[in-house]
Amino acid sequence: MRILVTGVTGQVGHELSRYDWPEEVEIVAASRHDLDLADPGAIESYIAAGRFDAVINPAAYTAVDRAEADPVTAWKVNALAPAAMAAATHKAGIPLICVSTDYVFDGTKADAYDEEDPISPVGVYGASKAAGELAVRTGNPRHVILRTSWVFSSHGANFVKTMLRLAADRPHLRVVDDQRGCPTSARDIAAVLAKITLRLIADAQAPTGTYHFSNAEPTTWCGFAKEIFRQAESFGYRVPDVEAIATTEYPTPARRPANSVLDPTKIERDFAVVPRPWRKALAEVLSDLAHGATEEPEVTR
Ligand SMILES: NC(=O)C1=CN([C@@H]2O[C@H](COP(=O)(O)OP(=O)(O)OC[C@H]3O[C@@H](n4cnc5c(N)ncnc54)[C@H](OP(=O)(O)O)[C@@H]3O)[C@@H](O)[C@H]2O)C=CC1
Ligand SMILES: Cc1cn([C@H]2C[C@H](O)[C@@H](COP(=O)(O)OP(=O)(O)O[C@H]3O[C@@H](C)C(=O)[C@@H](O)[C@H]3O)O2)c(=O)[nH]c1=O
Repeated sequence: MRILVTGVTGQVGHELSRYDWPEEVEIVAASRHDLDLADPGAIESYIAAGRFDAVINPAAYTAVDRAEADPVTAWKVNALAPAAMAAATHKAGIPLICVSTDYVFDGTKADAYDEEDPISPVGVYGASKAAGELAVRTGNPRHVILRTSWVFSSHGANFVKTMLRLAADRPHLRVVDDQRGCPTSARDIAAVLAKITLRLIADAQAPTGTYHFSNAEPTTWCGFAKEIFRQAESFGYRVPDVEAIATTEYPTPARRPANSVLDPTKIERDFAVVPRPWRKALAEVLSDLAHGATEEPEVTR
């Protein structure tokens, strides 16, 4: 059984490439070098030639602020590439599993967002991901779009590593306390993607559509930062003061939603997935970082 995984140098792709797959699964881990998603024209022949049983696409243009100044590349990678993947996988008769984001919402809802809530992205990144979602939905009925949020891992770039890096030089950090969401471990996302993919391959009647998955227990970026340092102290990291500030005090090129908590009820019901609290997953990531367990993925060429 051959499964194509894109974005293998990223957080989720890396975890998928090192996931404990059943023996009969062969993961074809594609990097940018193998398949440049900014060139969507190359995708169809790559998938047609690959004789895959499924495609998992965690690759994306994820630089939220940079996307504001580079919307064309963001759009190619996040919208046109998934569109090409949807057409190619549909033609090949195989399922497509894509990863999307809480940033498709505008953040004005008071409660957690469910899959039926209307999307209304406030930045280029979110808009390009929303366009990718639509293309996947219309291009291949056998798809799952897994929306997740605030991803962290010992591998790659993320808020946990940014906080630890900044704290190495600064005794005082200022972090926004009026944007709510759920931090989510890339390893947990990979496990969910693997479960969904194997089910879709095995069962033509398996559920399809859009699903929300994040780790449990909403917080703010400031709450996340404080917990990172509370746990990191025992691993010998430098602990700064963390000051809670308003979004208006931390101007960024891209706006972010004030609330992007995702309701996981649907994935719990359809795929028997039970999200664990992000604090538990954070402890594993900090332990991996402290013990240098951040080996690079093997990339097939
Ligand atoms: N990070 C987060 O906080 C969140 C992410 N998501 C979504 O989850 C998914 C996984 O995110 P995450 O693992 O954090 O992403 P990362 O930013 O860690 O990794 C992105 C991956 O996409 C690859 N990529 C980017 N551009 C291209 C291209 N032109 N051709 C081929 N590959 C490309 C990168 O390759 P290279 O290393 O060569 O640049 C990298 O492997 C994405 O779909 C993202 O939108 C959803 C919510 C939160
Ligand atoms: C570094 C830093 C950030 N912030 C704020 C800025 C922003 O509002 C918030 C998060 O900052 P970041 O830029 O690290 O995170 P950001 O790039 O917005 O993270 C997003 O990435 C994309 C890919 C997603 O899909 C989202 O789910 C989300 O994880 O924290 C501070 O307040 N103080 C700081 O020192």
